[in-house]
Amino acid sequence: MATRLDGRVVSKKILGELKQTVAKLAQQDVTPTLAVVLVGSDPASEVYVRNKQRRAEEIGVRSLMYRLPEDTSQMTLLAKVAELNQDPDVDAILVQLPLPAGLDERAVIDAIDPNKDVDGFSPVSVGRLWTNEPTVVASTPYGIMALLDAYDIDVAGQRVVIVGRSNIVGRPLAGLMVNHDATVTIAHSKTRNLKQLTREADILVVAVGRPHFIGADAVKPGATVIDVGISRGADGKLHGDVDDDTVAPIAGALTPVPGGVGPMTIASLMAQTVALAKRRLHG
Ligand SMILES: Nc1nc2c(c(=O)[nH]1)N[C@@H](CN(C=O)c1ccc(C(=O)N[C@@H](CCC(=O)O)C(=O)O)cc1)CN2
Ligand SMILES: [Mg+2]
Repeated sequence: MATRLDGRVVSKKILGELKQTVAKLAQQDVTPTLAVVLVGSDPASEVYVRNKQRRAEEIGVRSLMYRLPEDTSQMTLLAKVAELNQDPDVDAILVQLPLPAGLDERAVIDAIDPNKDVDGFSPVSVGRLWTNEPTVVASTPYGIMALLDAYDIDVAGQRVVIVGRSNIVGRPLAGLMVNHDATVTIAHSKTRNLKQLTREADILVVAVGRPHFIGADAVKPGATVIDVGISRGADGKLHGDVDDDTVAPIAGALTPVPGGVGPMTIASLMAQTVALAKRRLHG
């Protein structure tokens, strides 16, 4: 049976360490401050944003919440971003995605000051990632690397297959994996012979948002399987992209959904908020 890569346990430990770091920063009059912008009321986004605020509060990070109505104009949203860019008390800015239809996501991301872009989505951050320079990186990929590290799963020299090429998960994770000496393939909806490819993976990461998309026949026995997908089924329960009933008996290690990658994403967001705040001390 696969080792369960428990994101709840690992994230709790990381958050505990961050709490101590934040307490030390307070002695130097620095309170890490995260500004979260939520446009509209997508129910999943509401949950994620609430969890972010909760975790921030637990560790002493100040979180400023800006709720804008569903029909917010591009101009209003850009003005809010510009205001936060200018605010010297704000270390980190996050615009919750997806944005309501009609808003230009790329233009909004591009408007965030790269020095406050805690999601690592700005072109500057992405460029730094792919040139292997120190940078903020997207929270989910950062969290996946931290989870693997916590279980001493070394990616160097390993064959990594990432299914999904999003800007939030697949692409930045590929950059991080390459920077850690993994051999990486990104697969997507146009990939031919997907199963043949995924069966070659020592580490298989699935981020497509299709419940139970990957079954045991797509996994090499003993492989590490990272399930990034979260879908709510008709039964009201959360499901990953991996069919855990059939994959758990053959995989070497597997993340549960919920309780795997999700909690790591939020802990990583906090870690990078604190890292941005530390720049106030060092410039
Ligand atoms: N600006 C951003 N938008 C989005 C990001 C992001 O990193 N930055 N990622 C996702 C959503 N996301 C964070 O925003 C996120 C998703 C899931 C979880 C999580 O903890 N999931 C739990 C289950 C929670 C539940 O009950 O639904 C788990 O897997 O255990 C945290 C953050 C898209 N948008
Ligand atoms: Mg399931």
